[in-house]
Amino acid sequence: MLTLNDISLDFPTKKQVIDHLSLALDGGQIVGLVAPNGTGKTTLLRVILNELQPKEGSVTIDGLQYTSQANARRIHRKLCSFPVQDDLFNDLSGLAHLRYYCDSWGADRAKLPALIEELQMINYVKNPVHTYSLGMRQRLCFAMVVASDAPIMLLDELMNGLDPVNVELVSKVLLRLKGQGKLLLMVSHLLPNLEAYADQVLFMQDGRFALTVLPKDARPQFLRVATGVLDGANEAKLRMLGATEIGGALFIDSARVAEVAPLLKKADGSLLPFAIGPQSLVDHYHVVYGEA
Ligand SMILES: Nc1ncnc2c1ncn2[C@@H]1O[C@H](COP(=O)(O)OP(=O)(O)OP(=O)(O)O)[C@@H](O)[C@H]1O
Repeated sequence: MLTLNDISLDFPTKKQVIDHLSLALDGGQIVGLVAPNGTGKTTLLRVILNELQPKEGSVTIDGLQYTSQANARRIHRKLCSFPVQDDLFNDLSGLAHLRYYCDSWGADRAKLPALIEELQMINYVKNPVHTYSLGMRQRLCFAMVVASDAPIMLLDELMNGLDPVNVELVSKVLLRLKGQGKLLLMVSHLLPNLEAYADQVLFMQDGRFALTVLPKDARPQFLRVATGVLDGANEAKLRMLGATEIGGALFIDSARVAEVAPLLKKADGSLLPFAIGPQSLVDHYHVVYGEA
């Protein structure tokens, strides 16, 4: 559905923002794009949208490339990106914005009432946008993308400014869209939220994907002990047993619990605090990008 073929892009002030990057994504999935600020996530989405042209490589969407105006128009019917709040028209209502997106992508206006209800916008959708709070605007921007009904949705920092209830509301809609076969490419810094529903999470570094994590995969369970709570000798033994340090904690395969447990005993025989679980996206983030 969406293929990036060996793409590279430089800015005059920053080289290799994207460096020979390739990717192939099918519909029916939620894909997270994660990296620290200024890495190139938005730049990559702008390449997909043809707002920036790579110096090498190409984008293919359903077999089409940006080789002519006619192709660009066809591709743009298949793609919808999350509008920035500055793109909203303050004097128009939310409903007018939704109708505009529906019509621009040739979607069915009859689906709008259900969407407005689903995103709990009934009470304000007919009011002008200048009366909306930050979170209400953000929900409207999301509803506009959903209203487009495009098969590929590019969602840059969609969850910004949403309270926990609205994060949950929006997440449910994302899962519904995924069930309809849409490809949802999400730039997000909200890792626990991505962890809950993304099918794969791509960690970007130095213009490439340094790591791909499949959050729902059966992952090995690790025993996690905070560093600094063990006495120095036992911490060294734990490292000898193969523990790795990630984000201020030592991780060791939980299959080694019999060897590890004696090292966790305090002088009174009680155990130091530890937890067992898979590595989280936050742990992976620290592995790829290091500590703050
Ligand atoms: N139009 C531009 N001209 C020059 N440099 C740019 C341009 N757009 C982005 N950059 C630079 O490219 C790098 C990547 O920017 P980008 O906005 O893609 O990062 P990001 O990963 O989306 O960051 P954030 O999480 O802060 O949104 C940054 O160093 C930025 O300064």
